[in-house]
Amino acid sequence: MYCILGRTSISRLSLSTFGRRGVATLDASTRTAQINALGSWVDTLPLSSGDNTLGVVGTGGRDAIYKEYAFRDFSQAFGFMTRVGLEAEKMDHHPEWFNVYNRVEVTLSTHDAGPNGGLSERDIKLAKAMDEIANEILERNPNPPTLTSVP
Ligand SMILES: C[C@H](O)[C@H](O)[C@H]1CNC2=NC(N)=NC(=O)C2=N1
Repeated sequence: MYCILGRTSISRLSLSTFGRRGVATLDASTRTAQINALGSWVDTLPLSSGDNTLGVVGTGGRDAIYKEYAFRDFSQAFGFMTRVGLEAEKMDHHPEWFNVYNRVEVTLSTHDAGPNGGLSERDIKLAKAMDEIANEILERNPNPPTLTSVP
């Protein structure tokens, strides 16, 4: 890293934005812009740690983003999690999530960005992939028949 960046460049970088394994968090303005561009994710950072409005995950106050997906049923929700799981493994970046029946609650944060984690480009990339997969599932088959009604 020192070789690539050189002494002058590294001295201009804020080392506090890097975590244990060197993943940089987004600076404040990029962070806001990226979250706004996603559109449907909650920025958990402004929430106080006592905030309990985000359900069972309780992500308030973390440097993270949060979203709840609602699918038609468990089959769709689990299909979503399966597809995202494979993608996450390829990216080597994994969601924190919680599933009950048709709902999937997701928190994205980069654990390698520091002791408390932090929001990085990797989270934004995974959020986009998750939204694309969810849209595909919901658009392709918004209201399929239940098994009992199939002839
Ligand atoms: C060793 C492995 O590459 C790392 O632990 C990866 C795995 N998945 C990860 N997922 C998330 N959300 N954050 C990480 O920092 C992270 N790091």
